[in-house]
Amino acid sequence: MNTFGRLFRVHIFGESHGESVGVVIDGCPAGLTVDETLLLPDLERRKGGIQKGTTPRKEADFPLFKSGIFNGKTTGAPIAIFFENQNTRSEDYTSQRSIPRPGHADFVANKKFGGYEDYRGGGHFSARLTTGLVAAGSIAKKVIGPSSIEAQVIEIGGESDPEKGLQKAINAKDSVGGIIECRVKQVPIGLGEPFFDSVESLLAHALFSIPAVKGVEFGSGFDAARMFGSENNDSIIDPNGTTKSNHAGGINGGITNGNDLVFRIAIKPASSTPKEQESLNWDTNTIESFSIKGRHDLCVALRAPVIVEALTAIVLADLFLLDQQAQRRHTD
Ligand SMILES: Cc1cc2nc3c(=O)[nH]c(=O)nc-3n(C[C@H](O)[C@H](O)[C@H](O)COP(=O)(O)O)c2cc1C
Ligand SMILES: C=C(O[C@@H]1CC(C(=O)O)=C[C@@H](OP(=O)(O)O)[C@H]1O)C(=O)O
Repeated sequence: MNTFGRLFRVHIFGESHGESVGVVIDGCPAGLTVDETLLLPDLERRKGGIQKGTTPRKEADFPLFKSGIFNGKTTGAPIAIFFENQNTRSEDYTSQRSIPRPGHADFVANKKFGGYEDYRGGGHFSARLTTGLVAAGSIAKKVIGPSSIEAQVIEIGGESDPEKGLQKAINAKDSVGGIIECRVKQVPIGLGEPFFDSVESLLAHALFSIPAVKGVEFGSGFDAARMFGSENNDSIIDPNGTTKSNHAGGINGGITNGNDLVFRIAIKPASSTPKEQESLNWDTNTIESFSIKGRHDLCVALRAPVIVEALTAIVLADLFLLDQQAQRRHTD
């Protein structure tokens, strides 16, 4: 449902225009230094209204620690972090209510929850919920110690120059998608399991929870299908398992092989585009032309790298803790 992970468990809550959004993290080891200064740099990267092409809705996104931290250190008890929603404009959604936005969750939310859903700002489906995930990610990054995660935009609107891709959207008065590449360095060998808990399976599970993510490929991904085996194989060049190339993206048999983890994420254009669209008015049962008024990201991918890092850190933190537990059992 709204929980992910087995030992490092993350539970998100809130709605875009409700009182707050946030996260509860259970299973975080005690003794880690966690305070606002740890979280703020990542939260800043996720904020709207800073970069060109992002939503003009500005929120303080200041983390309010409600439990699990004492004298600046994690206590081992669940960590609850709230973020207040202070800059909502719900009337944009009252006027749009008759036409569920094509590409957003309005229609399915209504069918699934029988009209009781909070539709304001996309409610519980909104990317606003990723605030808590980013906070959990900053803590998870500590848990995974020397491993370092870096995600960046490598393509916007089909252009390798993000500025140019964004300009296309501005000129067309439409939204655009993008591609993000994520690289994790210093990954120990042996995380993950064959089959269902392969590192690819767990990362894909987490990454597809990010709203608007439509594709994930590891290493050479779909290009591998167009290569000869001898081209795609990564020659092992030392006893640590270092490979000459990294078409596998650091994973063989579902298990980390000690090389960099590398994957790319395809992000669709925001459905709430200023461009005129046609869709069903479910009050009148007619197809109508409309254009969405409101504060939206022209390119969702611009704010997504830190969210991708967060989900990656959450998955790896869980795998690190599982690995430690497994090793402890082995030596007992
Ligand atoms: C950082 C971020 C910002 C987003 N901003 C918007 C937005 O301003 N307007 C919009 O319509 N969708 C936005 N989205 C995408 C919607 O939340 C998403 O399309 C919707 O919840 C439906 O989910 P789906 O696209 O995965 O089917 C954003 C997504 C992310 C990750
Ligand atoms: C508020 C955030 O982004 C929002 C994500 C979002 C969506 O549909 O996902 C739609 C917009 O919501 P609203 O119409 O309420 O401004 C964005 O502004 C945020 O990320 O913190």
